Amino acid sequence: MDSEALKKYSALHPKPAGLTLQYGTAGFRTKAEQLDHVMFRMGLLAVLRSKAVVSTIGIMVTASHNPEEDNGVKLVDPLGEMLHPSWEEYATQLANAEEGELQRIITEICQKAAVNHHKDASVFIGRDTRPSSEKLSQSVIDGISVLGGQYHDYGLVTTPQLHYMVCCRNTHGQYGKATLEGYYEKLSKAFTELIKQSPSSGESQRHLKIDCANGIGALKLSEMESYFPEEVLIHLYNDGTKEKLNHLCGADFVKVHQKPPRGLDMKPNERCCSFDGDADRIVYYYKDATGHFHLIDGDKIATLISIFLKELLAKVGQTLKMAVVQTAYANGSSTRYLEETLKVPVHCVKTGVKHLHHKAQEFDVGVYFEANGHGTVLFSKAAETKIRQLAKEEKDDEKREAAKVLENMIDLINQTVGDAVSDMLVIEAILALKGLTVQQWDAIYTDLPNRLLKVQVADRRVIDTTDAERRAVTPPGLQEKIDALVKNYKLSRAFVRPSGTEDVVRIYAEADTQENADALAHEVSLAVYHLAGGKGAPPQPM
Ligand SMILES: CC(=O)N[C@H]1[C@@H](OP(=O)(O)O)O[C@H](CO)[C@@H](O)[C@@H]1O
Ligand SMILES: [Mg+2]
Repeated sequence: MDSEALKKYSALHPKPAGLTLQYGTAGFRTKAEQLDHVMFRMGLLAVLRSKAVVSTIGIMVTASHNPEEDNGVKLVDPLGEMLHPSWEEYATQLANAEEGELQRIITEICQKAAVNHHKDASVFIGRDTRPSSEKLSQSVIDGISVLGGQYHDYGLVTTPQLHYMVCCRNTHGQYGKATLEGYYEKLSKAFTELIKQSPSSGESQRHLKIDCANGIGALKLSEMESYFPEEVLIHLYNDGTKEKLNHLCGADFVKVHQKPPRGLDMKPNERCCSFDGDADRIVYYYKDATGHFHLIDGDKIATLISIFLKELLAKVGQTLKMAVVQTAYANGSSTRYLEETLKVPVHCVKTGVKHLHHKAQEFDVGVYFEANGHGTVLFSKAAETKIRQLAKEEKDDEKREAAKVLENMIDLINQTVGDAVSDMLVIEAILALKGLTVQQWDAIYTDLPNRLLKVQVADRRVIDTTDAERRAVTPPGLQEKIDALVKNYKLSRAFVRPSGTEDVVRIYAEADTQENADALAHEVSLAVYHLAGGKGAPPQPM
């Protein structure tokens, strides 16, 4: 390592004095102007990681659904997964090192992680459409270059597209071609094959309105449109030409506020969906004839996909083990439907995609979704091999056809990470094949009314949780208080946890009516405020 060069270049990306940041649930995320040094240093870290695992590593510059002024960065591991937890710690150390300590910290990481300096390093870079992203990705490149790494800059891509590229590269093309064209071709071919067999529905069923959150999704969907079969009639809104990224629109806004985004005119019973700012989340919704808004969130997406896959797996007659992975935020009705009606095992894990992904890998077919619309399906290698073999060789027509559908689902699904474009095509294909309208999908089960709130406290780390974050262990008395409050309502449930992406404590409550869910959420937020060091004025009822 050329220490002089490191010193010189690092000085061009100085760390603001006193600033400490944490590699959280989704990498580093904060105001864009505080991130230049972090980007440079994550360029350094990506080189080390690449040398340590002798594979291409990805770096995505994005702050997803956060405001346009923010930005962030996350690293992508060789098969397109999130950065390994042991390296999150190194990322945090490197980001927070003072200028004079940088060299030492790098040496320490190299020792601890057995980085082989003789190996080549290769990094793929992508960025979202934020005004700050281009300059920040240039800082990433500076970091990569100073340690002698090779890089390929994909420029503007969705987060899942970058994950896909990294996986393609490290599987030497087995997963697909590591180009945007390769991505578009793979997905649209699988989709076209799938919907060939769908009963022809009227034209009105083919329209889909998409709120692109004024982000990257709009750009990439426009690029992809020429690959789609003509049955697909998508209409893009909030394409970023007029309004600000994520402002009053996008999947997070729609999910949190349970209302339609601005900038999308919705007629009764029209099928609509929203992407988030980096297009790794999607939620659907529609307005009924009385004007009432219906949200179809990640839980209902997981349910639709599970119903479809379960039927196919039964048809191919293999004993492949399927399970659904959720977090505590999953609506109680969804868990109950999956377990009791569909009879699919459900597992609850901690918030954050990496936890869901990890758990889903334990099954032949692992469906995972966060309620907010981030999710995908993982097929084990064994399951995939079996399905592809049946699709080719099976003599029984019905079994072979079912296997072919599964095979195309495998190709359509981005198995590296939740992907709004891929998920949307999966959903559209399932609705078309099953001849389901958005209302029929919504009616599979009825969501329990729920409310998500946040409370500011002096130090959110005073709250420690257990049981996949469903119970608070500290501060003393808090869980007992929550238990007592929950008892006052029917079909109720509530939990609190410190956010991994914002300086807040999140409160979730559900109950038999919206009024009760709101009241319970409010009472729990007061308990947090009083027992966990609330900041500012006490939370007000809604
Ligand atoms: C309740 C909620 O939606 N939490 C989100 C949010 O995490 P928090 O740790 O709750 O801030 O951001 C994560 C990253 O995008 C996402 O994985 C997660 O689902
Ligand atoms: Mg996102």
